[in-house]
Amino acid sequence: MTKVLYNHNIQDEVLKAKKIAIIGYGSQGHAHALNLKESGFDVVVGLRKGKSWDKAVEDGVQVETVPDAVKQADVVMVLLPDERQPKIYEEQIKPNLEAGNALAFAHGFNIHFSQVEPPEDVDVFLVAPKGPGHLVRRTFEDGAGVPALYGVYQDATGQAAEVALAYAKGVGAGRAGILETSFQEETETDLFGEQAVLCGGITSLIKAGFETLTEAGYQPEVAYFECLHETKLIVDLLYEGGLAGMRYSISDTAQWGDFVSGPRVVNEDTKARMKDVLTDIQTGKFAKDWILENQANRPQFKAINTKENQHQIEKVGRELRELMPFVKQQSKKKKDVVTHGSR
Ligand SMILES: NC(=O)C1=CN([C@@H]2O[C@H](COP(=O)(O)OP(=O)(O)OC[C@H]3O[C@@H](n4cnc5c(N)ncnc54)[C@H](OP(=O)(O)O)[C@@H]3O)[C@@H](O)[C@H]2O)C=CC1
Ligand SMILES: CC[C@](O)(C(C)=O)C(=O)O
Ligand SMILES: [Mg+2]
Ligand SMILES: [Mg+2]
Repeated sequence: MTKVLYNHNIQDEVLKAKKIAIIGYGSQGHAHALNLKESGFDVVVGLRKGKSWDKAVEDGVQVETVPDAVKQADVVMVLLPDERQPKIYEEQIKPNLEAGNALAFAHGFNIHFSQVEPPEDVDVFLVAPKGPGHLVRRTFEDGAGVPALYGVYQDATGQAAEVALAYAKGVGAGRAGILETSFQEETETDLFGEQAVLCGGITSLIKAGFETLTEAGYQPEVAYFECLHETKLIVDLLYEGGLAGMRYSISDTAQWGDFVSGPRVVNEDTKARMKDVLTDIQTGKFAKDWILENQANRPQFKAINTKENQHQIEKVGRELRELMPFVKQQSKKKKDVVTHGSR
């Protein structure tokens, strides 16, 4: 079995002596900055003036412009949107990096697809939490953690892996498990997971189920509870106990339906399409299309996003969630920004 590291396996003194700049204060940025700070590390956040700047100030972290934060830091973690990283790196980060600094990422996209080309005299590593930033923060506050991958692309100082592991421990990943990876493996598996299973796969499955029921004349509210709301409750059981743990809690009727009908919906054809998705990621086609989409100011992204937000499942869901205040309670309590559509 691959070696999984936990807090007791990791020495973090090497990072305690350094200053960490977190560039960006969105989903991952706020979680890394606050978790590291509360783990006893010296953190500065690099931003432009705006919404995130105001939130970081309100949260009590030191905030500077991106160039000033990079100048002060030994470790620079880039937590900007992937598509904006190359320009901001070239104009505001690279000119302020010094030999022996470390440049870090939470996703390997820009290094793996050569959109960011760092100087040879800095360390380059990734620490990629396997979970959404708001949950990286929430689980940390609850005394738990989200697992993370770490990987070294460039080791100029001979300390890159040690610093990366200390960083992963600081964000709370050592409570859940830390695994070594490469930039290639992290980038390709992360893109595949979010497209085929976690985000693209699950939203398409939910919508298809909802549409099948409503088109057959069933009430949209019933279809929403059946296909979307209950997904969380079933996924919680999967998270806690795997497939068998979930199947322990459901009826034998449901389990029999799971066995005989699940493979009618997700089958060898679906797997063949998943392999197509993986091929597009491995060949760089997905990355090229996404980069071009951004250069054209995101026409398809915006059009699809508008259409998705108008889907009947979203309309009925908004109405039903208003009547279940407890659903939003946790995120409100933790001051997460949860909006409709994109952040
Ligand atoms: N979202 C997630 O949970 C995960 C993300 N990742 C990776 O983490 C990285 C960050 O993603 P994510 O947290 O989703 O990003 P978000 O979109 O949530 O946050 C982006 C942050 O960057 C800031 N920003 C944007 N443009 C600029 C600019 N020109 N100058 C300064 N600051 C700017 C934004 O501030 P402002 O308010 O000013 O716009 C915001 O604080 C990506 O590499 C992503 O792949 C990895 C694992 C999971
Ligand atoms: C699943 C989506 C993700 O990869 C993540 C939260 O891990 C992302 O890029 O946001
Ligand atoms: Mg991910
Ligand atoms: Mg991702």
